[in-house]
Amino acid sequence: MEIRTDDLHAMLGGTEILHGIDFTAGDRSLVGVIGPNGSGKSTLLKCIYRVLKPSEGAVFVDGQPLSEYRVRDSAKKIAVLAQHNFYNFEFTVQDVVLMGRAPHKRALERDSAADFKIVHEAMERVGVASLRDRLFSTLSGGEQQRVLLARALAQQTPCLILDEPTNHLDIKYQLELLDLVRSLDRTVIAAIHDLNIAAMYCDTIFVMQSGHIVAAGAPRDVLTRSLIRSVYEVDADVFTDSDGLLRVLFYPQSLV
Ligand SMILES: Nc1ncnc2c1ncn2[C@@H]1O[C@H](COP(=O)(O)OP(=O)(O)OP(=O)(O)O)[C@@H](O)[C@H]1O
Repeated sequence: MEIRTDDLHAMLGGTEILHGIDFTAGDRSLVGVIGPNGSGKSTLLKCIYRVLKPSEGAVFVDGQPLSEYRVRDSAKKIAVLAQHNFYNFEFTVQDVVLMGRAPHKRALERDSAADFKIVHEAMERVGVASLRDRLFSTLSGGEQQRVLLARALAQQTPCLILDEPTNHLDIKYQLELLDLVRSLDRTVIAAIHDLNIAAMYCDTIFVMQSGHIVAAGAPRDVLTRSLIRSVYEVDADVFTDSDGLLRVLFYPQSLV
């Protein structure tokens, strides 16, 4: 599934935050959105997952304006692992993952054996099946993050949006999450802070700065020393290691 935005503008609190974003995530590609704090990554993703209405421009899903989809139908297309999920209620892990099945059901329709199978598989896939009966609110931040990924997987959508998905995860689970996401064969759009993770896993990277896209392309073409300097205001070396992986090495500001 292809996601595209055309001249997307968005306002928050009376201020324009996105100033005309042209963005494309090709079918089954893993697209990273990077940029400094406050550059507009989450705001762009929110327009795509429909929490925020653009003030101008539009989001297209396989060429059709997202605004023309019923909310329920777009929830069958796009699942989200958002940055801040505040759960004050007492649901078990399994209940939380079952919520991913909601767009596929009619109001008050009971969960079927097929739903439980999908939910179980999703929990197995992200390694939280053993937490099934635990209360979500009692889990660690990283465990909660994985449960929310399981919920998004259980939604069985062709597109997945991940807003800083590795937040709270230790390095093993960061790599596992990205490996898993890579293997899904779905369109994935992820806001990513870690430039090495973005370099290793993304097909395409869009770089945001002050509500604009300032660069886009393959990691090797985008993640240059000069771009990192101009966007993040830090010094870095970018090189290909002996395994052929693109690596970014940062220097403490005090040492340069
Ligand atoms: N409700 C709001 N009212 C006014 N400004 C807002 C509001 N929400 C967000 N902003 C501003 O919009 C800008 C973009 O925020 P956004 O969360 O999209 O950035 P981000 O790139 O995802 O940042 P981060 O890396 O810190 O998560 C920021 O300057 C933020 O302060």
